[in-house]
Amino acid sequence: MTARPPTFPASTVLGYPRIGPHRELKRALESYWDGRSTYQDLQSTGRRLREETWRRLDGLGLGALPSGTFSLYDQMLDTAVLLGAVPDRYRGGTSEEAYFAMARGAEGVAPLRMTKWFDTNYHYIVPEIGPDTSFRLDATKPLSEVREARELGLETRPVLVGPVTFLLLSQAAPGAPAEFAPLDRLADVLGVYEELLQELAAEGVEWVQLDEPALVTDRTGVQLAAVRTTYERLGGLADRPALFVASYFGDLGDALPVLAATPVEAIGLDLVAGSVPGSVPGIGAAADETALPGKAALPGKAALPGKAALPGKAALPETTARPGKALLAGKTVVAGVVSGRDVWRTDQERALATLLAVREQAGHVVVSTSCSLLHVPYDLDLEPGLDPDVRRRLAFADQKVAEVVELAALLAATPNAAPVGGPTTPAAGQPAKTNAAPEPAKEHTPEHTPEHMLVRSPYAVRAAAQAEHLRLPPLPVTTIGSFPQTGELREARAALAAGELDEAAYDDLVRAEIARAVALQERLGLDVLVHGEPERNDMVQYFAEHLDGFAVTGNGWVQSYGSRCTRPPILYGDVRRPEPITVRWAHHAQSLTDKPVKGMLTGPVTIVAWSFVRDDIPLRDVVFQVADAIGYEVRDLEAAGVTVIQVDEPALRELMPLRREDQDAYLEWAVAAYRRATSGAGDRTQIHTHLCYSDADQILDAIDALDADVTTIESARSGARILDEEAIGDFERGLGPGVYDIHSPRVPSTWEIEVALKAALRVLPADRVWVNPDCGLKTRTYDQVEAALTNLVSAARHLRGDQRS
Ligand SMILES: Nc1nc2c(c(=O)[nH]1)N[C@@H](CNc1ccc(C(=O)N[C@@H](CCC(=O)N[C@@H](CCC(=O)N[C@@H](CCC(=O)O)C(=O)O)C(=O)O)C(=O)O)cc1)CN2
Ligand code: MET
Ligand SMILES: [Zn+2]
Repeated sequence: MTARPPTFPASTVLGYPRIGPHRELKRALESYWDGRSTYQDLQSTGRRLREETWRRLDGLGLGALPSGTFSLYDQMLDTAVLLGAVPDRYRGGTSEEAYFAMARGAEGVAPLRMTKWFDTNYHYIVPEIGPDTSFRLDATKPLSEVREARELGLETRPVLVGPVTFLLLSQAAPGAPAEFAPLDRLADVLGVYEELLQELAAEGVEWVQLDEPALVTDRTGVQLAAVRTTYERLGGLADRPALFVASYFGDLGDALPVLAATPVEAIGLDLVAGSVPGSVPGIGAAADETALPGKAALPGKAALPGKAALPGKAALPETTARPGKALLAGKTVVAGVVSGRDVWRTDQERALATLLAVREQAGHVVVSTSCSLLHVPYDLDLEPGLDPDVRRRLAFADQKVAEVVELAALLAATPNAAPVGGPTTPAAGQPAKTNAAPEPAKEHTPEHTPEHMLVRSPYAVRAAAQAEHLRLPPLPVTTIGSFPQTGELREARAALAAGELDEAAYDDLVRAEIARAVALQERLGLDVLVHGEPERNDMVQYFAEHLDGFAVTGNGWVQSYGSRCTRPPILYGDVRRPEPITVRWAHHAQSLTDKPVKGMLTGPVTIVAWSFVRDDIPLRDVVFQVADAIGYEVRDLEAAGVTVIQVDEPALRELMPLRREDQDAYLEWAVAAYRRATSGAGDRTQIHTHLCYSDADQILDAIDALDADVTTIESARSGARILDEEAIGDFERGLGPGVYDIHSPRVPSTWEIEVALKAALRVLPADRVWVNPDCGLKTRTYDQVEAALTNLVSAARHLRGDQRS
């Protein structure tokens, strides 16, 4: 760094959505993958989306524009490519072939693992780093984006995944010695980052953003030392841009003093999920007994004294570093006061007070979002259909950018040491911006749980009753719920919404699709069937559309992985189930076959985790309200003669607080919510649950505590780790380790399915092992599904023969 760092403009955002306001990138990707268009077409869509983004941000008055937040698939994958960390088995073709082979697999080669990005519903590709990985800079992407923006007359700040987060989130390459960790390669990786920073400096780039969200989770002394090494080394470089290290999704904790002691010029703090360093949470903000907006919505932050069972967050834990004022004195603090994780408008007064508290400590304050806006939809103006009372409380990405810009102006206009809330508070006189729900929840509070919803008979009793009743073979074969969502179904749903198709015609189509799925499963010989979920646009949105207290959007798409998106519902009020939701479809499916058909529900934690949630009451209370609604559905399904009911909880792990100290309390109420939803079922009713992307090995006790009779789980793409665990031997109930990865178009061979099943049979008795894919089949085609399920059934039949002999 040369003498004085350039001044950081007054406002910025850490990142912005990239799928396109109308999912242009999704369509371009899928068209390219299907061979309907070329890579050049895909690139030109990308270029157009980047241009629109920069022009939009600039037009909204944002001070500093990010670049590099665009990706054709994922930013961790981009970083692996940037560093040249492409495993040999993906090389050989063009660079784009290698890129998409890592993301999606290719002929004869499985994709890299994919997993959750912290506690979000975004999924990243897990890079593989081994002792022999050779790193080599490929700066094409960051450099070309800086140049592209320049052609539009705009300067940008390249955004990169930081070296520590990159290595901590990577996995050891297959064959690496057991004691090897990707972080062992830090020195080599830093060499590449140094080279990159020098190239960017030569290009005239003033600031670079290095994202280090991994620093908000618990870090060991060795890892903190890696942080120090990294930023002393990069900071000590002679010719480099100014360095902005961004943290998000929580407090930096012990990493803050370490980072602050390095020469980096700017530090980004998430002041929505975290708090102003050295202050009690909510300093300058309302430190009162009501939930703190923006805080309660995040896992583990919902706790309020005496309300939710989450201790330790209402007061700053003793162990958290409380840096003295001097710590940030020479630094620019990029203050994330506008949430990038929710869709609520920012309480301007409170945000300004937080900014003033930061300004007391920092050399210079920049107003920003708490994290990238990747996790929220583009623009509220694309939702004309929203109820005006709900809409008033909302801000999507573009509205949040405007809030950042406005706050920066207010901050500039507010003199130092202004009394908070006093006459100089510019918001005075304006209506208070609040996202508080119109009225607090009264009825569906935890105290009102009907007794019968809490306890079931012991597993052994239930297992005997179910065995008697269901009469299933050993190694029963089933699927996770969804069958392919055909274009015809999607078009019909769009036509129904547009009023071009009547409900009766739509229902006929759904019934026909159910019949098709049931007939296929019967023909292939599955043991426990599903109806295929053709009536659902999404496993969460569908329930939200049938429950009170939720609003849904028409176009509020948020990227989940690659080209796949969801429209997270907006949970704004008390949740109630006005009438049965799934019973008629389940009933119809069961009427078509003598085999049991699973009733299929989404669990309370997952419905909440994949929605934007009101933050005026504790998260736990919201989840319990949803649990009660699902509980009524369980009992109605049972009353309608459904004997196997699956309640999915794929987001159980995702909603878990990032810090260890908060996790047990969360798991306790999350499990309680699940049991509240399912424990109304009688002994003969077999309750299944399903989890995916869960790092299930880390939460086995909680999964056990769900007390489901059968748990189907993702294990194919995470290397069957769960079966390596000795702990699984203590798992008492039925388990279906997913034997193949449904996210890849690849059809698994009978042989590889048998290998996976044999691994399960080494640790579990045959009467408790289920045979199933690792997740729902909705993203696949019928051809792929038929081929895969045929092999699944042959593998099970073959092993059943083995078992008997
Ligand atoms: N909420 C949620 N989170 C999740 C999962 C999940 O299933 N749901 N699964 C895990 C992995 N994540 C996933 C996320 C999305 C999808 C997915 O398939 N999404 C679909 C959209 C699903 C949907 O909402 N479909 C709607 C709208 C479909 C559509 O595109 N309609 C067209 C019009 C119809 C046409 O001509 O095709 C349009 O709007 O333009 C429907 O079926 O009704 C997609 O991106 O393609 C899969 C997995 C973890 N997180
Ligand atoms: C992301 S978990 C998916 C579970 C759901 N029942 C399905 O099969 O699609
Ligand atoms: Zn799943």
